[in-house]
Amino acid sequence: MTAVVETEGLTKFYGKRRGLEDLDLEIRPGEVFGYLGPNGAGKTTTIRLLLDVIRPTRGRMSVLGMDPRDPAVRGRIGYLPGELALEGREKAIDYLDFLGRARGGVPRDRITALAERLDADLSVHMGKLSKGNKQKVGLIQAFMHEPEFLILDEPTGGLDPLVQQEFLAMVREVRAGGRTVLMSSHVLAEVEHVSDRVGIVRSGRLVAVEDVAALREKAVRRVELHFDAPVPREAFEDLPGVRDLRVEGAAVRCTIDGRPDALVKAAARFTVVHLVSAEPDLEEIFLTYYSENEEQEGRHARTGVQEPA
Ligand SMILES: Nc1ncnc2c1ncn2[C@@H]1O[C@H](COP(=O)(O)OP(=O)(O)OP(=O)(O)O)[C@@H](O)[C@H]1O
Repeated sequence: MTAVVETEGLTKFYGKRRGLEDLDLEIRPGEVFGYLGPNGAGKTTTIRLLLDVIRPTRGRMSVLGMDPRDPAVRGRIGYLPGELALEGREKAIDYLDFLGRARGGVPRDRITALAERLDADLSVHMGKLSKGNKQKVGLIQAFMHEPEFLILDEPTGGLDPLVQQEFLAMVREVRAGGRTVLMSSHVLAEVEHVSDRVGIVRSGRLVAVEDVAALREKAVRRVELHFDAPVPREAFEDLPGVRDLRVEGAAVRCTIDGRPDALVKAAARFTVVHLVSAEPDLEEIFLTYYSENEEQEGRHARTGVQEPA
């Protein structure tokens, strides 16, 4: 199947300032791709390149199998910009109706259904929308024509937790329908529960692309087992993936690196009365990437070695 996004050596310099360098990225049909990075990392630059709002310094890319310069691509994409410029005296609903007509006709009840889900007030004049309502109007216009590919730049900013949950449900529905989503964020927690894969961009470079399920499987998690009677330490020693083992009377505490299968089978020989397993902390893993990178940069700075330009 053709990739929804494919870039090769995609690079953008703003004068001498690096916005993005040598991006090789593939986004597959039907996936939710989380694009993560701190402020100034290059997320918005990537998105603007894909939408042909800005042009690359070098490199190549295709979006939905087409050149982003082809005007036919734009209509197949839903886009939520990071900074929305919504102004004027028009009511939000009239603005959305207008956009809907421009996109070949979006039924009014689809707009109002989205507004209800997000608890958006569309009777307000555009210039008077609160930050949260502005974001909701932005989301409605991105979703309403049911595009094949949704590009959402920092979509959850300004939304309260309940609305965020509803938004995430909308993203899952898009995926269930076989459509594709690229969403950027500087917080992993915002995207990890909906993303199939995440890419981390830092200082204009893509430093990692990870499968979220695989990451979760690889992640270290703490486990605590309580039995109805004391258990022998030998029963839990040297099990694959079990580390930091502590056996204290009827309690076993350890960390699991990978699958918990061996531990579960060992425990099944006794009577388990209580089991606690903490959700793996993906943020921790990601912070490791960041800090490794920072260390490298620090080393470069100390030795005077520069990254290749
Ligand atoms: N129009 C521009 N002119 C000059 N430099 C720019 C311009 N737009 C972006 N940059 C620079 O390019 C780099 C990447 O910026 P970009 O906006 O893509 O980051 P980002 O990851 O989207 O961050 P944020 O979360 O703050 O939007 C930054 O160093 C930024 O200062």
